Amino acid sequence: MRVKICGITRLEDALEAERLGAWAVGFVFAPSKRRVTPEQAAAISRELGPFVRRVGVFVDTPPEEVLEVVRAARLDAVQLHGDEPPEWSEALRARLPVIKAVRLEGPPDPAVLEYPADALLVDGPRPGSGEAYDWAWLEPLARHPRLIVAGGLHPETLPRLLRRFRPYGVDVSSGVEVRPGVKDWGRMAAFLRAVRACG
Ligand SMILES: O=C(O)c1ccccc1NCC(=O)[C@H](O)[C@H](O)COP(=O)(O)O
Repeated sequence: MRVKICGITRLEDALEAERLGAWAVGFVFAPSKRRVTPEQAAAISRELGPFVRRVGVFVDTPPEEVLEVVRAARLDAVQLHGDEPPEWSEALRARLPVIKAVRLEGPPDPAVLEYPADALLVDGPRPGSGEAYDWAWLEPLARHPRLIVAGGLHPETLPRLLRRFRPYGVDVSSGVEVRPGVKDWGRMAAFLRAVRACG
């Protein structure tokens, strides 16, 4: 089980996520209370060790612009969180892994399983809001070999999700924060402990 801590804006939070055993940290480059510049992300990226993945979150940004940020911020993977055409993902996949994020406002269209990407991230209706959704909507997507579940997760609800589904990974932002962009280290630790406890 892999954990991504998203919405990182501070070096100390990134280092703590790494120390606690997170597989990845996420930087939001789209309009958000957690938005960072490529320079801010680069300053954090260069202090992290080799085994933690730096993921950039983008919304409807053309591939050439995404790749400029990838270079500047030293990213290892990108997460496409908007309505990007499949060709944009294909163009990016030639250079680095792509995670396609889908917002769930109801039962998903199974066509999302066909989107060309290296992993599928299922998020709540308003990304980064901490808003949850009906987990029954995940059922048709559960067969995806690299399903990442996000959206309103927190240490208290995670065990129930993990008993029901065995996703490739989970992603959290609000559920481990003091306020947007500032992580709560105790809650990050509890989140990672909950994942380990579920094997
Ligand atoms: O976090 C944001 O503000 C954001 C804004 C625009 C696009 C994506 C954004 N977040 C990216 C994410 O990976 C997930 O939405 C997040 O980890 C799940 O959020 P939460 O429900 O707050 O745990």
